[in-house]
Amino acid sequence: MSVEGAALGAFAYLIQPLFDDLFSAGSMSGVGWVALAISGVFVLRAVAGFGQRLIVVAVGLKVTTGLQSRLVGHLLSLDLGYFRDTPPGALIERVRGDTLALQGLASNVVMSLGRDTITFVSLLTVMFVNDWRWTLLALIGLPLLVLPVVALQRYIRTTTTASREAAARLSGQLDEMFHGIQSIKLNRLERHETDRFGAEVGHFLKQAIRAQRGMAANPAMIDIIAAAGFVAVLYYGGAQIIAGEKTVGQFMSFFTALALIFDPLRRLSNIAGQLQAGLASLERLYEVLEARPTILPPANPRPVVPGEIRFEDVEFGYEGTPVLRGLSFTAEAERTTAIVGPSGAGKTTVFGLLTRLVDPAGGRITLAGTEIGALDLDGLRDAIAVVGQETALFDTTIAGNIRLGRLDATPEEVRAAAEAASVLEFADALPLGLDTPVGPRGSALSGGQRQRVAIARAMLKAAPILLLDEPTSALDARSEQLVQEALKRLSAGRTTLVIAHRLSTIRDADRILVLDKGRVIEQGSHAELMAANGAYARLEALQSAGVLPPL
Ligand SMILES: Nc1ncnc2c1ncn2[C@@H]1O[C@H](COP(=O)(O)OP(=O)(O)OP(=O)(O)O)[C@@H](O)[C@H]1O
Repeated sequence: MSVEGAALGAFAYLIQPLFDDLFSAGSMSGVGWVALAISGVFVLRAVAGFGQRLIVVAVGLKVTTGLQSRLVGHLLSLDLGYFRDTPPGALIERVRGDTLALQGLASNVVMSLGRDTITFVSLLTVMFVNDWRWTLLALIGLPLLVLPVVALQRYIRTTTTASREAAARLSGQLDEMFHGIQSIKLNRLERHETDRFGAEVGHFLKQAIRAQRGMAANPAMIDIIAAAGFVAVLYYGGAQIIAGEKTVGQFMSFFTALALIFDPLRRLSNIAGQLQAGLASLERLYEVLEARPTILPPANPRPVVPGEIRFEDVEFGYEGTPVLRGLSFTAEAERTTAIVGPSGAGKTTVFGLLTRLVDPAGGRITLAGTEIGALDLDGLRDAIAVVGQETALFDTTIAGNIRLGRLDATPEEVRAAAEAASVLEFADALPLGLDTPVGPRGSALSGGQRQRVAIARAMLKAAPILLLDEPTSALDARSEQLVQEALKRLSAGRTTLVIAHRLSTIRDADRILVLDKGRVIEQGSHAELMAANGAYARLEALQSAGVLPPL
């Protein structure tokens, strides 16, 4: 850094003997020596600059990628609610865009601060040694810049923050768009979405240009001061040369240093602006790092013992809208309890509470007599296997997706789970079998195939508690029958809660809970509920007659 910075000072310094001693004396060998010295200075500068850039960029990249990993680790520890409130695109922009902005800034500032300060000082020394009056005259305007530069900082901070927010909205829109590509195509919304994106890009562009305008104003002001300095020295120094008080070599050496000093000065004046821009990104990263999960393991966690699940007067709501209103029920250990009820009754919410993705606002949820909030959180989630309505598959192979149920499972265990969930039925017909990639979010599989992979994953997990949310809704009649049999085998000896819209799939359940508006309005076995001739019996009659679609 210092070599690179000092090189320009040495270069400017060598100009004077070149003009005054060598040119006037006509010494060609002397010129050759100075040329050699100048070449040496530049080669040294090139080597030092290359090494410095490499080191600074490598360190910057290391810090940024480390920060990205830390951010992701932290994000994954946050509550589900955080992800509901912050769109995925905005989070991606923070993990990628904001850290990269910070990296650019760090590299620029470190390079500029080191190299440009040394260049500035060495050139200033050459100028002072040459003529301190000329130096003062050339740089007298600089203090005038202090106030405008300070005023600019606020502007840069606000505009950069707005531009980073606009970038996050852009990423959010792209994420939604590519996720919803099928709906876009089927509803012929390509044009509409392109226009919507265009409007957002336009907004981003406006903000980004405003931010750049602030950043570009600093060097522009330096240029104006530079011009004034040049003119003043030209007049004052020119007169001295004409009067014979100064030599052309002194003037050329000074002028070279003066011409070279404004470049590092421009970059140094930019640092404050860049810092403001970086702080805007840093602020957004801190917002993420400062977010704390509210669903935490207890200080002295109790070990998880499988057993009966009880909900006692459980209250829960989203942003003030109640979903569960005093929900009470018991799911007996090693038995199957079915939950039925109209859409929005709060059935899936029961699973969220049981797995502690959300915590209740009131009441108690116990497992084998212990409140689940007092249990070891990892142990609780290990004890539960969930097959949800939407299957989250990752862009790996079928086997890789099944193995997510238990990462240390052997290939034989994975294959056995695949067989039990009727995955082999379709996987064996594929050239790569279980090693077939499933595509992004499992897009290369059908809905029913994805569901079977999810069931295989739950089978591999072999947890004592099983939560099934409409596990066979995407299956055709034949696969459904196969999977139902597999689920029956799986749920034997496990505490199972199953949500179903088609009452025909849960007739064998040990107990059926009928949920409505966040409360249990009826419960019993299929036979008992039919005999009671209440809400369940009415729905059963309508569904079996085909009058009513499944609940
Ligand atoms: N993230 C959320 N933010 C706000 N409200 C929510 C959220 N998730 C669910 N709800 C609301 O909570 C209520 C219960 O939802 P839940 O998913 O438990 O119903 P459900 O009985 O499982 O319905 P379905 O049978 O349609 O799956 C619904 O009215 C829904 O609008």
